[in-house]
Amino acid sequence: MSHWLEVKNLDVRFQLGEGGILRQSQGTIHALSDIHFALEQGQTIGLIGESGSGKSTLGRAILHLVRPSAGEVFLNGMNLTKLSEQKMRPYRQQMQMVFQDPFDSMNARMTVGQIIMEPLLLQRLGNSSTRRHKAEALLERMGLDRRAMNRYPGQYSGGQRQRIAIARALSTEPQLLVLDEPTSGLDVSMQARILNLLQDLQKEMGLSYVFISHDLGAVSYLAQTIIVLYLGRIVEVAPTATLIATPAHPYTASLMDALPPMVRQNTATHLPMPVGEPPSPVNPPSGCAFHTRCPKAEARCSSERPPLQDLSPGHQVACHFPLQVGN
Ligand SMILES: Nc1ncnc2c1ncn2[C@@H]1O[C@H](COP(=O)(O)OP(=O)(O)OP(=O)(O)O)[C@@H](O)[C@H]1O
Repeated sequence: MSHWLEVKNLDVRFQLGEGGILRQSQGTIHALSDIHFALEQGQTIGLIGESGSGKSTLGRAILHLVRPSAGEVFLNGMNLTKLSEQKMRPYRQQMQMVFQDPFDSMNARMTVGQIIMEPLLLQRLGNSSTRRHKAEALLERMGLDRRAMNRYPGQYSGGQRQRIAIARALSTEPQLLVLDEPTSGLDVSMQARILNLLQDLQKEMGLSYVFISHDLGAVSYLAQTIIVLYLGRIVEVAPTATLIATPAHPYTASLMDALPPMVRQNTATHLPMPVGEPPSPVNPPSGCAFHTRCPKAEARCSSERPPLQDLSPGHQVACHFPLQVGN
């Protein structure tokens, strides 16, 4: 049986020194290696990991905004990685992205109405009257006044701008939203309101979410399954409750340190946050890439990369010495 969204053995490499901001550097960034997972309709998968672990690159690769160097992305059984830009167009309509701090991704000189209607114009969907009606209805659903249509994003707060960004993403009636840190930078009460709004929209519209965050608390609120990434590789994947209660990878257990105490009290295992910055993805450490920061590392970890292996149904870990409950 095919899954609704399926990512198979995905690798993304960036070559340095071929132009762009990193022109001075040489080498290959191993942004993602051997990523695989499936997502069903109406479900949420969470991607967590420190800065540079490859979360945004994975979101962008799913949406065909980054070309993988290997592997495939299937939507409803269709291999998107094989499609030309023209054949990809109807699938673009079905998949949209919401970014952190939407102000950066919004043209401050466009009105809110123009911003929400822009994807419809780009996809040549509807006429000016239907586009306007749709934008007004979406604004109302987001709890914003229709008068916002003629105002500018700079006139709104961070939380309101995030609602505008969600309305924009929903304008093409997508089935999948890649939410890239949608609540970062917002205060705690606004974060909770945006998470509740996303949850309601998911139920109403049967949306599927890929929820990207470094905040395990926010991810665990929406996601049924969580993938933990470290230097571009999956180190652990599990149903949310299992991951929180029994993290098996020492890196996952260290992320528990950042959870709010109420959530963390259900956690059997947690370790202190790893010291220092993650190593460079240009020359990732040999063996298990986490061994240089792992409090549990042994000699084998620096020479042999641990495969992702099953612990229980839906729970996999890439560690030679996975933590046991109570460790
Ligand atoms: N266009 C690009 N060109 C070169 N390197 C890139 C490019 N995009 C991402 N990278 C590199 O790929 C790696 C993964 O980056 P990515 O942004 O996916 O991580 P992330 O987990 O989303 O981090 P953050 O939480 O900071 O957004 C990083 O080392 C980053 O510098």
